[in-house]
Amino acid sequence: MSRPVDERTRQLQAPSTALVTKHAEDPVQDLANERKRASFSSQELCYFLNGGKEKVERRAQFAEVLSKTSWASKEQQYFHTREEEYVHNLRCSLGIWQKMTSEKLSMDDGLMMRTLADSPGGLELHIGMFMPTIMSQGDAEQQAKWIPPCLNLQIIGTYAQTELGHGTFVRGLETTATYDSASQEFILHSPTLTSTKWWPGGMGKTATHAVVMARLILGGKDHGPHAFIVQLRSLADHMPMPGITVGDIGPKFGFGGVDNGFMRMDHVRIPRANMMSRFSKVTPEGSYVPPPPANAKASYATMLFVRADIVRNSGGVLSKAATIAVRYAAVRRQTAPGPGQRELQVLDYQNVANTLIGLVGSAYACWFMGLEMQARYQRFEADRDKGVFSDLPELHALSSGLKATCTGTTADGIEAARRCCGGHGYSALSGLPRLFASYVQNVTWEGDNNVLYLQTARYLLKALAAGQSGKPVGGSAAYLGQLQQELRSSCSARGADCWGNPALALAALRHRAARLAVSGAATLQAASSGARAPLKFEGPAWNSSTVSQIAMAKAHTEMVLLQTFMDTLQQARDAGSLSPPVLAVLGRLCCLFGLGLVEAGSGDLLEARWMTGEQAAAARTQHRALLAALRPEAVGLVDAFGWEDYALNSALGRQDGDVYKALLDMATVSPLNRTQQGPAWESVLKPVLHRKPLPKL
Ligand SMILES: CCCCCCCCCCCCCCCCCCCCCC(=O)SCCNC(=O)CCNC(=O)[C@H](O)C(C)(C)COP(=O)(O)OP(=O)(O)OC[C@H]1O[C@@H](n2cnc3c(N)ncnc32)[C@H](O)[C@@H]1OP(=O)(O)O
Ligand SMILES: Cc1cc2nc3c(=O)[nH]c(=O)nc-3n(C[C@H](O)[C@H](O)[C@H](O)COP(=O)(O)OP(=O)(O)OC[C@H]3O[C@@H](n4cnc5c(N)ncnc54)[C@H](O)[C@@H]3O)c2cc1C
Repeated sequence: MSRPVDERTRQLQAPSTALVTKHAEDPVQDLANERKRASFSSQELCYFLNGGKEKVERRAQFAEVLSKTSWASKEQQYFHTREEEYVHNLRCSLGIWQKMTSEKLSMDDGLMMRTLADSPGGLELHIGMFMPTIMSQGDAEQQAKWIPPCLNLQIIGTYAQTELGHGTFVRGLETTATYDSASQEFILHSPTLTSTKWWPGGMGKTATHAVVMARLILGGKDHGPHAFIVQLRSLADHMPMPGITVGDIGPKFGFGGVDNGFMRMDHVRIPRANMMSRFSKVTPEGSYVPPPPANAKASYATMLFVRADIVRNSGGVLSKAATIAVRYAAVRRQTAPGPGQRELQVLDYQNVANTLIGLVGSAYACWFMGLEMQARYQRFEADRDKGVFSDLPELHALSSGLKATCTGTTADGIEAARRCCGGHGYSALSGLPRLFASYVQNVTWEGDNNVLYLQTARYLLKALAAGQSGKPVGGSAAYLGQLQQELRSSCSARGADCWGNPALALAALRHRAARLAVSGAATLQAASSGARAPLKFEGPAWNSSTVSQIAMAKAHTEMVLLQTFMDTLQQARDAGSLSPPVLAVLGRLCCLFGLGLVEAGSGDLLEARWMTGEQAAAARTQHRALLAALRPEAVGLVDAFGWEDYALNSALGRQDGDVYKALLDMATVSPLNRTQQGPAWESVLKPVLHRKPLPKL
């Protein structure tokens, strides 16, 4: 969809290209030099991170093909209007889908192409929530009926849970599904303004169907929210079905390619078979068959799946931001240290290195956490299919808290990376503003981060109470089952070198998490007028202790992140799947990541007297030493993520470092540059400038 550039503009571009070539030699050379400085093979690490050589090569092939395919082109990505972005991204998702079907490609391939094209559109919720809900909450018959047309794109679905009045508080949803036993139908209705469905992705203009979360009403009795499939639009002409009012909710902070929508229903009738019936059912006569107690929260399973996926995705997104900013900081030169000397690469300033190499560490931590979270979710699915739900509470607590920590880290990290790129980071052509705007909603959707931390806190407080009453505590909260031992522990560091072992940072984070759990419980108890039990997770006492509860949950998840980073390296060491140089550099990065968390949480550790001021200072000394040791590895570490230029679409993050030429080249396709005079000349500028006779200048 590239726009024509007028002839004058084309001519003017030619000499500028020649100019750029002269100045571009330095950045290109700088990046090449940086690659030589790394002590390890970034290719070996790339294969490890991305599931092997074959997958990396396959992804590169897809990137090559997509970059040359019109529906996946990114040439205009930063210049689209909202309407163009919507159409382009939808075309792109459909293109990927059709390519998958016609070439019989796997879902893994589809996921790869979706990640590379990075053009979220009207199909996101169809793939991400509509089909998963049918798969996890529909019975065998419902799956057989709905999944084939979904896969053939004969219907396109979305997930309609949130309403104008309620997103967080699912139990407060107002939409009703009242059963009419005479016709064996449910009557779906939006009884109030605030019951209007609001936000579902793809609902605005794309979806034909939706999974609608509505209160099940049987014989006047309210059984709370359940999932129903409702047809929104005619399959013949895409017009709204009778009783349905539907549309786009308007412009957002970013994510313009997705048509988030609103929808109201006026007594819309659907067959009984459209209620998702794997766990709870309604008989033809209108009796309710509840889910077995073990699966009481089964209807929340889709949220679990998506939260696990959000954790997986966070490392990928943060690694993109880190790649762009590290490569740019390695070629950007600013301020000569002395007369006649070359200006320094900005990555050589400790403050820049601290931010960026810190982000690289966080990106690796989130990446490894994402792989582990996916594996855990898959184990849960296998158990669930056998009727085993014992891991659900731990998985819910972990996926909630980690969704919050990983998305918070990633959203803040993209902005920190952008700031490290100075003025050019503010240009859309850097890729960072769009990355931020289309990512930051992850801290809100699929459960606001604070609300999700409170779910983790609830689990931890229950684990603490269980441990205190002598019951066994397993899983990630096992340390709360040995509370006294944990509270008696103290820092063993004798100098900065001791902090070079990440096990010490892990001990610090575990102690901090335990202390914060105790203080969270004490705050709640104090607010409950000293009553210890039963624990109540709503009401005034709970509400006046949520700052402590959130701090506790965040500390727990930070400990889990470091533990997972360390476990991943240990497993690779045991399996011999990484060479010593790669293990050495990742070991230092892991330690740096842990020490960054210790430094950020040092107030809690000093307050708890777990460590002394001298030990805290020694941790800082070790952190700065690691920063200096990792500085030459920075470009190698981001290269290892394996992002192709097509995936990044960034003038600053290019693999060859030719950033200034790229900025100029990309700017020339701006629609404002289509003519020399610009779009305002005739109608706006000329009348003003020509009001009086032309001045003699
Ligand atoms: C292109 C081609 C491609 C090719 C192919 C490529 C293939 C690609 C394939 C991959 C593509 C992927 C793409 C993804 C994109 C998706 C985008 C996402 C968009 C986001 C959408 C949304 O944004 S969609 C709405 C989400 N909206 C929420 O997220 C509401 C939050 N609000 C709550 O989530 C609850 O409302 C809240 C607060 C818990 C309280 O709920 P409540 O009051 O009922 O519950 P209580 O707090 O009372 O808790 C009572 C007991 O339930 C337990 N429990 C609670 N939740 C539980 C749960 N989930 N699981 C288990 N247990 C749970 C709890 O632990 C307690 O347990 P216990 O009693 O034992 O302690
Ligand atoms: C881009 C985008 C896409 C979305 N897509 C979909 C979709 O496809 N389908 C869908 O159904 N929904 C979708 N949503 C909705 C999303 O899931 C909700 O916005 C989200 O769950 C937060 O709920 P809320 O908006 O009601 O926030 P609120 O609950 O109103 O939150 C406001 C503030 O109150 C705080 N708060 C609220 N409750 C509590 C509590 N109990 N304890 C402590 N603090 C609390 C929160 O921390 C927050 O700071 C989407 C949202 C966005 C932004």
